[in-house]
Amino acid sequence: MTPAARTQSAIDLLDAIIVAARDGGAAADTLIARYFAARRYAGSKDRRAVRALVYEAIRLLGERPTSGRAAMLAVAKVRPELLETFDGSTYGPAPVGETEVPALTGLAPAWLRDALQRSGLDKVQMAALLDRAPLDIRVNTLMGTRDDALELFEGAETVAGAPAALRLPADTPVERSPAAEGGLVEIQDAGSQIVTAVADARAGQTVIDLCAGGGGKTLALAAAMANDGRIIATDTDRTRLQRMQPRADRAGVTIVESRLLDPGEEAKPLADLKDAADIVLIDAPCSGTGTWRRNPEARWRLSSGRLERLTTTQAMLLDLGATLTKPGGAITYIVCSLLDAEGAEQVAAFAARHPDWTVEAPAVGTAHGGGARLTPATDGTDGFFVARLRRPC
Ligand SMILES: C[S@@+](CC[C@H](N)C(=O)[O-])C[C@H]1O[C@@H](n2cnc3c(N)ncnc32)[C@H](O)[C@@H]1O
Repeated sequence: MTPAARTQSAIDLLDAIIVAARDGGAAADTLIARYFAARRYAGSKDRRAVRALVYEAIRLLGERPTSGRAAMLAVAKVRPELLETFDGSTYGPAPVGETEVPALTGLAPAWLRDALQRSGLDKVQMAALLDRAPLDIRVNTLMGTRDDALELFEGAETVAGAPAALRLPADTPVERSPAAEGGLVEIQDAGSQIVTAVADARAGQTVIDLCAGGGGKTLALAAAMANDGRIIATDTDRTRLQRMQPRADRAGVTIVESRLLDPGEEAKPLADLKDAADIVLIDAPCSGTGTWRRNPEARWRLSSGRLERLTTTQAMLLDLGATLTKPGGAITYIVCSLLDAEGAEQVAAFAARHPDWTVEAPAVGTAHGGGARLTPATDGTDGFFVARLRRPC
């Protein structure tokens, strides 16, 4: 592909990503994979270059732009050499018109920036939300030790506060490694490991992982429990939940049973577990403001209406979790967001609805609003809010 054709490909992809972000469609990574699956002629260098252009535009633009072309013109404004690729050649973009306006650059839409600021994030912390994320893995202690894994990955480093985590050089091919295929390691952000450990799951306990998704935290819980006890992993997304079993098989985890929930009827398949759980982990669906490093296009998807729907679901899940927790047991509530509406305010509202429960401050990250917060700037991890809520005995 010529440089101009690469720019045009990035524009086409950005157009698709903009529509998907507006309409709740597929993620940027999925759209990029589909695009190149249909264009086998593009070599690996072309794919890498186009992908880099697309993500450069997404990172640069806080607001969803009106078009892929306006987005690429914004990139060209900070990298003028790119303007030369708007050359009108057969596969390239048309020359830039005199009245054409590039998309506005910025961190996030104004309402969202304001909400982050009101949630206590300063400029440095906000800017770090868009840093490059490191590549972290969790060593599955059911299969081996961190030292075993340290020897297998060149350049691996330990991560403070996350005893099963290793940080690897960015281009390490983890997923194709024998260690991953054999279940010794899984890709998982160190922050994710730290907040899961707040649950303090132990061997022999009954644990409900209410929003288990593909099982990232479920498997970490199972390892903490030495694969002894019972984990009920639930989610409303069948596809995500189905990804768990092969991962559990690889990891040597045998204590997980999964249950699919119906949105709006979540309590029904859990009726037998009323007052039964030592621990309920709620890794709630959220805006993902803490994971913009990996998923910068999330800024283009979030609206105040969507945030309101998320906070309603989070409160519902907390109340459901309360019915499943046994006396003396605890809920660990996690969101990968730094908005108080999804963290501190959820905890305060839960405490008001359940005045007999205790809000316990987790000993990780920085204390914030009854819970604790991890941020990319302060902790070098994805951004998280975590709180532990204990039912009286
Ligand atoms: C942050 S993700 C969970 C990630 C997962 N725990 C992990 O560590 O890989 C949130 C999950 O909540 C699920 N979810 C959304 N609405 C739900 C609901 N009403 N009840 C249960 N799960 C829900 C989503 O399908 C999604 O998998």
